[in-house]
Amino acid sequence: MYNEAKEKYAALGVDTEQAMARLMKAPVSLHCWQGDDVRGFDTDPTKPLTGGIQTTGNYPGRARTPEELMADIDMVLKLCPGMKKLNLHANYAIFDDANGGWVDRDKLEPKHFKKWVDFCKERGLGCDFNPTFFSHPKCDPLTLSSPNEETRRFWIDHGKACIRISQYLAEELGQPCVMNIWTGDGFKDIPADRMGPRMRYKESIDEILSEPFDFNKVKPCVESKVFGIGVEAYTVGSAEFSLNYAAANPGKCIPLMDNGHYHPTEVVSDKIPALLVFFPEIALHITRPVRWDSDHVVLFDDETREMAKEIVRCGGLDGRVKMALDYFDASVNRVAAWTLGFRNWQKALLNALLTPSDSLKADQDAGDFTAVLVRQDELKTLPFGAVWDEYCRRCGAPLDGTWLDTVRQYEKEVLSQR
Ligand SMILES: C[C@H](O)[C@H](O)[C@@H](O)C(=O)CO
Ligand SMILES: [Mn+2]
Repeated sequence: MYNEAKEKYAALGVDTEQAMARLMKAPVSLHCWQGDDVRGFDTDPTKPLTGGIQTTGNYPGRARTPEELMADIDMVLKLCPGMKKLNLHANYAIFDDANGGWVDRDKLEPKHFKKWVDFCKERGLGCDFNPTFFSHPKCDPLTLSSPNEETRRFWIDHGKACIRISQYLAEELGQPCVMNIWTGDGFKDIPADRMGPRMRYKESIDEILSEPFDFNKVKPCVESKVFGIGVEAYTVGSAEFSLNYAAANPGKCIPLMDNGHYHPTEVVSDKIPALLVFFPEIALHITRPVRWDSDHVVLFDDETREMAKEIVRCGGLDGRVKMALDYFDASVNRVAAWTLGFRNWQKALLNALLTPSDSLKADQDAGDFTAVLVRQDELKTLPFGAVWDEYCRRCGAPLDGTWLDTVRQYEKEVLSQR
């Protein structure tokens, strides 16, 4: 079946071998927080998630310790083809007697992530990082934009600590570390002052980025958002704020777009090329919003495919677009959710690499919009599945229709015992 598919794609000028080889070298960051509903290990895990994000569902088997989370990540890595990085949040610091025990987020050090470094080294993974500006008593509820200087200082110090940790991760693992700044700072109702919090937010990020780091190793990002639960009326780090912050700080900061963070009629697929006109590098959080920023599991749906196509045809796979997953579903088996989303993003990228973009562009430039319409639509029924299966085989990953049984077995033996 693969050989037949290979010929069909070749007839369109697409080299399936090249597409698979290219995809195997494109890192995608796997978010650690799908495994435990974004709880982490540094505060009381029974406390609710705050900062405008929410997991829904109470499916059994959530990882409760670093060891459980690592075991679950290992299962996901085994079930997914392609090149992976790990994406950690600061609240996943690991404290033990050997490293001096618990410290608050403003005092975090590289040593609190040593076990994660060992984990990544053993598996040949790079690692991305995120300061955690939510689910903490020092959210008042604002963080970097707070008018309270003590609060703001605490969170700035947290951000600076995270820069140092990101540099450590990059140096230890020999791959750049994307460090994403996202806060849920905002207001439920119409604010009396919109600019003040944004001025403070800017000054706070300026201070965080004044911490010395090598931009070849650490890639600080600012992630924008339109609204969150409990902060419906106003978000400090809006799209305009974040884009302009990154634009005003070249060589220090890059913009991050999460495709759940826009009005439901906006699409990030269209924003990717717009940003790549101006920014040498951009970062993405790939998720699936259902009516709001619900962070449903990524599917192989139209917009996911379109985003992947824009990355590929704009040359984003060569490192210009940093790709990370960001969703968390607690209503189904978490390992299955993690795996399905990662595999679907791989599928979307492979589908994009199998698109005859050059000839489609030529049709568009020649004004032959009829050909663009017909040819793009007919691509949908090409034997993509046969190439996907071959890609999984070559990566040593299970084929569609087989991996869920492995997850069920793992659930029976491991997850259900928790
Ligand atoms: C856990 C992440 O930092 C979080 O999901 C953030 O990236 C976001 O998208 C919040 O809505
Ligand atoms: Mn995000």
